[in-house]
Amino acid sequence: MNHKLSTTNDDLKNTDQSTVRFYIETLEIDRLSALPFFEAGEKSFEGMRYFWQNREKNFTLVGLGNAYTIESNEENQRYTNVENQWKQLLQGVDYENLLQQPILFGSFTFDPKKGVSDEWSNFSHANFALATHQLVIRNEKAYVNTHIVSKQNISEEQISKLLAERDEIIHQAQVKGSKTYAKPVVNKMTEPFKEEYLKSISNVTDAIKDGQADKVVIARSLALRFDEKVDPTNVLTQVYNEQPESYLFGQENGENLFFGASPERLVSVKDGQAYSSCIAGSIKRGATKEHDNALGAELLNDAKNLQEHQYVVDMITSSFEDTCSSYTVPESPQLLKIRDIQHLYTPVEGYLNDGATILQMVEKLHPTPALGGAPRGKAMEMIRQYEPMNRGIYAGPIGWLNAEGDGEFAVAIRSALLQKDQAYLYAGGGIVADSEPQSEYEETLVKFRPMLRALGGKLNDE
Ligand SMILES: C=C(O[C@H]1C=CC=C(C(=O)O)[C@@H]1O)C(=O)O
Repeated sequence: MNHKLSTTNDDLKNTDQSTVRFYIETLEIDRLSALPFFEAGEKSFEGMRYFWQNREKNFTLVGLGNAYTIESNEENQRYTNVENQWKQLLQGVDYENLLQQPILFGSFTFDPKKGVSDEWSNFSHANFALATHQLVIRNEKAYVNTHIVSKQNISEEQISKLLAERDEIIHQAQVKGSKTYAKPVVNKMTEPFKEEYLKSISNVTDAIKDGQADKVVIARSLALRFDEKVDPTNVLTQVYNEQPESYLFGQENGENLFFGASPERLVSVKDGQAYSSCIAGSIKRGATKEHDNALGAELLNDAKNLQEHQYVVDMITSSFEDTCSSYTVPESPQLLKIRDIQHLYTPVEGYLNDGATILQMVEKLHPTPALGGAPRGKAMEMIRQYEPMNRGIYAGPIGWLNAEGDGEFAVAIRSALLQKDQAYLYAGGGIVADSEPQSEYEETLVKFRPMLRALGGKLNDE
């Protein structure tokens, strides 16, 4: 282990204009695994941890504790509020000389206009944190940043206490390593709004036939009960082992863990380049390679799915048109195959205009027609009217940004909310004029599978 850099800054102004102090120290370590680090933070930081891994598996993030939180419930200002507070916090901090920059991690709810229901009552419409201890694993190296943000002077004693805590957590993570966990035991699974869901599909297809919208994504939920409180590290370990080809994420908030394994990138920004993906249109995997290829070919030629997909491509392309000096979009979709499902997939990339930021891109892109519909405003109204649940963070943007403005957000689908001995799982699908309630219902079952498996649950056909 070797200590690299520490910096203290007394010139910061926070929102109420009082001076805040910002202390950062980065430690570079040769070997440190993410989930053992997450677990080692349980004693001091349970309820204030997060986990993130990108699809390519070359960037992993774990946060323990909240050195600084940024929340917003302002319907139309939440992205700018987060952006402004983050910039304000970093003003004057010489982060460029740090081996590892401070990172802000968090999520936005799907729709602040829907209101918050019981299961989501702990969450704001924007929930972000700079971790007290932030682990970044990239290029096969691990970095632990320790952050203190305080209105008072930061004492030497405070710093050494926190660094001792950091060293203890690292030690525990290294000596204990990755645990093997037994799957949680589900004792009850219910579908709270099955009839309402089926009815909503008929209502929405009628409204689409009536010309009120072109496409609307409708979701539903499953509820699970367990014999006992389920350990968040267990759940994240199951997802980590079972869903290697997806974005993996977990965000604690008090007694809640929102977690998932999403195939879908909303946007990533690196050195002024932006990358997004259009993912919409789905079919199951085949048991044999031949059957799987035949299903894939069917999807690539299916008019309904191609149409659902095209709404997403058109909308994401027009966002890139507005924010980029140049961009590329392939002419036709390809297949994205993940464990339980195959999707139509079109990657989009471009060079951002000067001054355009990742949170501006998130605001522009969310929700794409893969999660909302087309046209956006009308589809959102119909989701508010017909969908029999509150999505909370499901289908919202989740991810991170650093001090220089690079970052990445996934669309938080294939996700669930764990609350001690209960969990809620969410899945939806694109509805167009000729959608059938029963086949949409079956498609959502496939989309529940990743979370159900991680939580020890099963569908009837397994
Ligand atoms: C809404 C979900 O998936 C979206 C993303 C990919 C494919 C979709 C589809 O084919 O319907 C959905 O638009 C979900 O997984 O809950």
